[in-house]
Amino acid sequence: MAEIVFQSVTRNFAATTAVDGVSFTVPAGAFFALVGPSGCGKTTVLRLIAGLERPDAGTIALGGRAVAGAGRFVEPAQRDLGMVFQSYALWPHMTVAGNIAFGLGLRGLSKAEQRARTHEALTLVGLEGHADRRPHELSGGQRQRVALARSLAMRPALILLDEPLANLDAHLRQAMLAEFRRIHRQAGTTFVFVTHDQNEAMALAGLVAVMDRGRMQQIAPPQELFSRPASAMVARFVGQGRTVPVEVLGADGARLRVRLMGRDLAVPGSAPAGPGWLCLRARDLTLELAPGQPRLAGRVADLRFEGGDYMLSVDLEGAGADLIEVRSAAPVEPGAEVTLALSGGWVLPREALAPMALQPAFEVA
Ligand SMILES: Nc1ncnc2c1ncn2[C@@H]1O[C@H](COP(=O)(O)OP(=O)(O)OP(=O)(O)O)[C@@H](O)[C@H]1O
Repeated sequence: MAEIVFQSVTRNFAATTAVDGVSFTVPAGAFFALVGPSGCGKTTVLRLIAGLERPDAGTIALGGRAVAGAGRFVEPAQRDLGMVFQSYALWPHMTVAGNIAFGLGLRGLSKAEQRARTHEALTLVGLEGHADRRPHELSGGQRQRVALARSLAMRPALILLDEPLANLDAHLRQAMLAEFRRIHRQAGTTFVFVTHDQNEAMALAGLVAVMDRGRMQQIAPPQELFSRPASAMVARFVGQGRTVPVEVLGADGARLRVRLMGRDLAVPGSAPAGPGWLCLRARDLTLELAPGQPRLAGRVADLRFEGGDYMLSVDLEGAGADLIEVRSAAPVEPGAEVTLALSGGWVLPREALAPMALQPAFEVA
């Protein structure tokens, strides 16, 4: 198990700053996912951890050992880590057991030790009966598990996974999510996982970092990212939140008082007085009005049938916001005026956060 510490790490490619002064700590044993839109820098962070890239500035430590920065650079092979790529990269002419034992042989382990570790790793990924098959005799999911077993057999402190589920169909992905969670629990190794699919990251990882344009926007457990987004980008990226501009007036008990479309509302959140965003998802709104609940008036712009209900897109006319969404058991025609009750939501500051304000305080889930 290895803790990962990045301090003010920057990596430039010509005019592109792929990673821009990033600082974060991942506790040993965590299942850590890096997510963000294409080009945000997540693969570069993974490659910096692996030692396949060198930082232009800042320092990186793995398991308490400085591996890059300040005149120091530890080669990938000396970092005690394993990598699993979406291509699997298995030797086609070798059996499953041969593929796993190959790296162990290079390390100089005895034949008996190679056999024991290969058996242990195949058991961990649930393929103990497939040791004598060749890669072409396996399904995509099984090949993926062999690639993982090959890394696990080396018993590294850290395993890096680059979009490992990208080549699997949707059904197999679902099954592999559960497998990865189980394998991580049993192996106890730190896992770092890169994906562009936020649902996959949220389903797998105990700790998720959301990146945007080379910067860390937020690092938090999935539930916190969803319910307490630190920036408008996170609010929109995670769970397709909609953001509505509001004026934050101040605290109101445990909530914040905000002004929206001439009304004062009390909503959970964390923001100083001034311009803010109200992040709203369909589950924060209902068409059933209860006494004392904050209300919003709008006009239905569109409806679609989804998951057994109708999803209404509602225009908060005059709010200058995206269309927000609310579920309805019955259809409501476009053009109809509706009043929505607000049962949740989260208020955050309008200003982008300074990267150093994101030093995470979290626990491993
Ligand atoms: N070797 C390189 N040479 C030049 N530019 C690079 C190189 N590697 C990455 N970049 C640039 O750095 C930025 C970040 O790239 P990176 O691959 O880390 O993003 P990503 O978030 O993993 O994207 P994707 O999801 O598309 O793989 C991009 O603008 C990319 O074009």
